[in-house]
Amino acid sequence: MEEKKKSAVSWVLTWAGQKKSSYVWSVILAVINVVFKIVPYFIIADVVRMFLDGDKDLREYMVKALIIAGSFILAELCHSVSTACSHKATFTVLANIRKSCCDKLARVPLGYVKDTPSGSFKNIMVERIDSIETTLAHVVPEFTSNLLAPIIVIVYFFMVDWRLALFSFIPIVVGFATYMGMMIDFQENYNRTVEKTKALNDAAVEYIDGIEVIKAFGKTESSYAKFTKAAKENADSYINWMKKCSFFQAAMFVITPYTLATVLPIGAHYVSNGSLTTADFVVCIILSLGIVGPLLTIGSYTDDLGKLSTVIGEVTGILEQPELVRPEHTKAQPKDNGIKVTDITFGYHDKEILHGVSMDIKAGTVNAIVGPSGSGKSTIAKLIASLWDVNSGSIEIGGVDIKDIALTDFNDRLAYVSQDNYLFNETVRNNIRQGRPDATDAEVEEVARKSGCYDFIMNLENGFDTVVGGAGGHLSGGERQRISIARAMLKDAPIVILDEATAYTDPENEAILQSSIAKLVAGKTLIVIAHRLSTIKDADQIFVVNAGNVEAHGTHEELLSKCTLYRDMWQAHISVKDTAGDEKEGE
Ligand SMILES: Nc1ncnc2c1ncn2[C@@H]1O[C@H](COP(=O)(O)OP(=O)(O)OP(=O)(O)O)[C@@H](O)[C@H]1O
Repeated sequence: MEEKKKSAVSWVLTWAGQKKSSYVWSVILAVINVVFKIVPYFIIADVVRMFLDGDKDLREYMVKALIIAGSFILAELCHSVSTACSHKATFTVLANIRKSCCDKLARVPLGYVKDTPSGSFKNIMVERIDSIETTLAHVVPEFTSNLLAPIIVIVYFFMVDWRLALFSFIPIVVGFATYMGMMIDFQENYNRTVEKTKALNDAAVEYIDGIEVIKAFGKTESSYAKFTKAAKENADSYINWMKKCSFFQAAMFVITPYTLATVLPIGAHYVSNGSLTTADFVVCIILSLGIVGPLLTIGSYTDDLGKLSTVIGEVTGILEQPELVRPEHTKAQPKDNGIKVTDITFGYHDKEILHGVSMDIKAGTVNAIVGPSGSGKSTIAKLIASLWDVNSGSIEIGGVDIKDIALTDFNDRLAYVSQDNYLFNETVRNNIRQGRPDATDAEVEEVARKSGCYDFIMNLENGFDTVVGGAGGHLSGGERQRISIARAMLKDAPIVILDEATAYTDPENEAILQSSIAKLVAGKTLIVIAHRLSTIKDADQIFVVNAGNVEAHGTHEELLSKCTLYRDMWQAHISVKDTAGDEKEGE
């Protein structure tokens, strides 16, 4: 909560971690660089005075020229090392920002991640974070030197002739005031371009993700109309902004450097009325030219700093998302692996989906959740799996509220196979091994055998070393499903939730898969969500969910006699099976 008040600078320093000292060195070297940059101005002022005083000692001029050259070399050396230090710290900052975002996404409720287009996360975590690299790496050394150098020159300018120093400010102030015209709606314009870029990313990701559907429906131009529109709007947002900025920018770059517009005529007037020596006049001309360059560089950083704060705002927008409320350490150890769901209500957004669901699941039993499509079966499973938090009511494991169990302990206790069966674009072996990262190859192969996927894996091009493609795209739905079951089984957690785990399986393989699952989960607390009632009719307890409520529970026989909905579902299931059987026979 405290983090909410953090400024952009303190966020950057937090992310810099151990490399904070590199930023400190970068500033120290930038200050030394300024000193070496300033030295030539003092020497040139001296040279002008010597020359006008008629000093003809060539050796002295040579020494001064060498000191100036040495100063330039040392200034450049300090600048290079300072920039290297800040780059070192900056790359640590970028890596830590990305790591914090990944950590955070694993701790927020699933809903936040699912409700945000994946293109937006990708955009923030890759491109947007990349876009601040130059600013972060250069702003520390260059802002320091470009701010400090003109300040010292200005102080010296005031010492030589304070009146001309003041007059030299007129073009600078007018130039920067013009520039501010561009900054008035900077944030608004910048935010618009950020939004349009995100929309473009989302449209691109959606187009790629949906390419199979697009091809299947023979859509061409109309399918990428959303992308084309997003691309056009993105381009327009930049072009319009640039149009608005160009006048102010040009005006600033014309007016600001023209300090001579005041220094030359007014200085000449002072020389003619005897209040300024010719030598000091020449020095003032040099100084007035010297202050402008660094100030213009600082000016060019103002919009970079605006962009930096927007990107940090986007990142902290992710980092400050409320997390699932879980303690760091489990408050009390569950006495067993029984699950008690008490009067839970839940809605993904405003609409309530579950309206007071209660379930009592004994440790080591097989339980099924059945019900019509959309009745809330998967939602109950996801709440038990702690992917979301309930709105009211409680879920306990072994007598301990899951909100009092640390996420790591909870994850050790429960394995969840969702309907999505997401596989990473890695080898089959590594996908299964995600269930238990320290599992040996032999253990991975053993669990694959037990979950009935060994044979098809061995038939793949490179067996267990076959890369499965993005989201497991090189495999069939059923193959993906069996690998995700093997992955969950390798975890060997005492509570297993299978959401439609056999949905893709054909009737012949279904029996094999069911018996492998039965062996693998023996003695564990099992919750199965199934549409095919024949697969769960032997369960110890079946919960019939209808429109967000548990309508009845009991064994298959009990439900057949007391629950009309279950009876109807069973009848429908049996008749479908019969029809399928008849059709098979008739073939
Ligand atoms: N991420 C989500 N955001 C908003 N609403 C959702 C989300 N997921 C599910 N719902 C809605 O919640 C309700 C219950 O969905 P749920 O997936 O739990 O049903 P189900 O019984 O498992 O359905 P099925 O058997 O078809 O898988 C549905 O009306 C669904 O549209």
